Amino acid sequence: MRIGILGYGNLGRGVECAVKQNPDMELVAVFTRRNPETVQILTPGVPVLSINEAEKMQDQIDVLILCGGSATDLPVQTPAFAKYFNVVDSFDTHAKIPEHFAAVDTAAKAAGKIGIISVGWDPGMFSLNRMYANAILPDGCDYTFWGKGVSQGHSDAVRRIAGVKDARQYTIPVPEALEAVRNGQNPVLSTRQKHTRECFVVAEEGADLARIENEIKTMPNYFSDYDTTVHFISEEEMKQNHSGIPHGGMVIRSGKTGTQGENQHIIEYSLKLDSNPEFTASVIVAYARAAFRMNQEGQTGCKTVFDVPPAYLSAASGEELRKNLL
Ligand SMILES: NC(=O)C1=CN([C@@H]2O[C@H](COP(=O)(O)OP(=O)(O)OC[C@H]3O[C@@H](n4cnc5c(N)ncnc54)[C@H](OP(=O)(O)O)[C@@H]3O)[C@@H](O)[C@H]2O)C=CC1
Ligand SMILES: N[C@@H](C[C@H]1CC(C(=O)O)=NO1)C(=O)O
Repeated sequence: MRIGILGYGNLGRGVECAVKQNPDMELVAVFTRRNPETVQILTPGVPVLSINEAEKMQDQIDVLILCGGSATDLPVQTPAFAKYFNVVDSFDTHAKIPEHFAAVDTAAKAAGKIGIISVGWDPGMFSLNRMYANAILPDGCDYTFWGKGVSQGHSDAVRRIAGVKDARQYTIPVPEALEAVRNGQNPVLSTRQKHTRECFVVAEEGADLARIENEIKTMPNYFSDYDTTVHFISEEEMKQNHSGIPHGGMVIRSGKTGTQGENQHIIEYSLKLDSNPEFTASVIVAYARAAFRMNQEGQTGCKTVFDVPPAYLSAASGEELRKNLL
């Protein structure tokens, strides 16, 4: 399979690494909005090209993986490139997934292509596990906790604010909430009662710090529903204290069965990630394999992780899967 990467940041670099781990794939090109000569990638011999060159390569790429930011890049880029390629993205502005799905579906169907959106871990693997748990235990309640770790989506959203030079956002689960859930108390928790958010920001020289802090704290879909703290730091402090992008979290569902609901069951799916972007990229690359296969079968339009048969993610044949993993 011939892979293209569009947008080269943390996630783009992660996809480049993930492709190397999949012998059935090769990286054909990386596309960027910046001057290609200023973008250094890891794979010698793979061209870095302007985003404007991508359309010309539609016959040389089987799946284009979109690694832009969800806040402002993917809403434009995914529908735009679904006109020419099978695409996969990691779009994670949950409230806007329905409109993103509709835009990608229109473009992909018209072009006879497939677009799998919102791939990663949340949305993505956590979405799948929430869905499995709800289907299996309809009488119950579920919880999602993230962190403590660096949310790439929230960090990207802060970096898009005028006057911000760099940013990292840590998501922190509220200990009391996590404990109550773990104790099986089935608490009713608001968004604000489950997590707090902490931002470390490098501002441009002379930027209005009060305005930046206010824009962060009031940002809909990202921060407005959370208690958020903002720290302004130097570039040196950012490099020294916040260079990693670890993360993780869990999906927990407690459900009841039996004649009177007398038996309780707990389903838990958890992740502990040294590198949020590299893990996310590994999920995306597996779904790129599925996108290619589904399109080869004649499927088109927009899909989510709910629509992809699990076996399509694997490089192993059906026989190998039945023999080794069933
Ligand atoms: N579903 C999920 O579970 C997850 C989803 N995500 C999503 O992935 C998105 C991308 O995250 P991430 O890769 O960390 O974001 P980055 O900020 O690293 O990259 C986003 C884009 O910014 C541009 N860029 C990168 N570095 C620079 C630079 N030094 N100067 C100028 N522009 C730059 C690149 O585009 P270009 O090359 O065109 O300039 C890149 O595609 C997030 O917004 C999030 O929504 C992330 C993790 C999990
Ligand atoms: N999409 C998230 C992945 C997880 C992490 C997260 C959060 O910390 O709010 N929400 O979902 C990311 O961009 O890292």
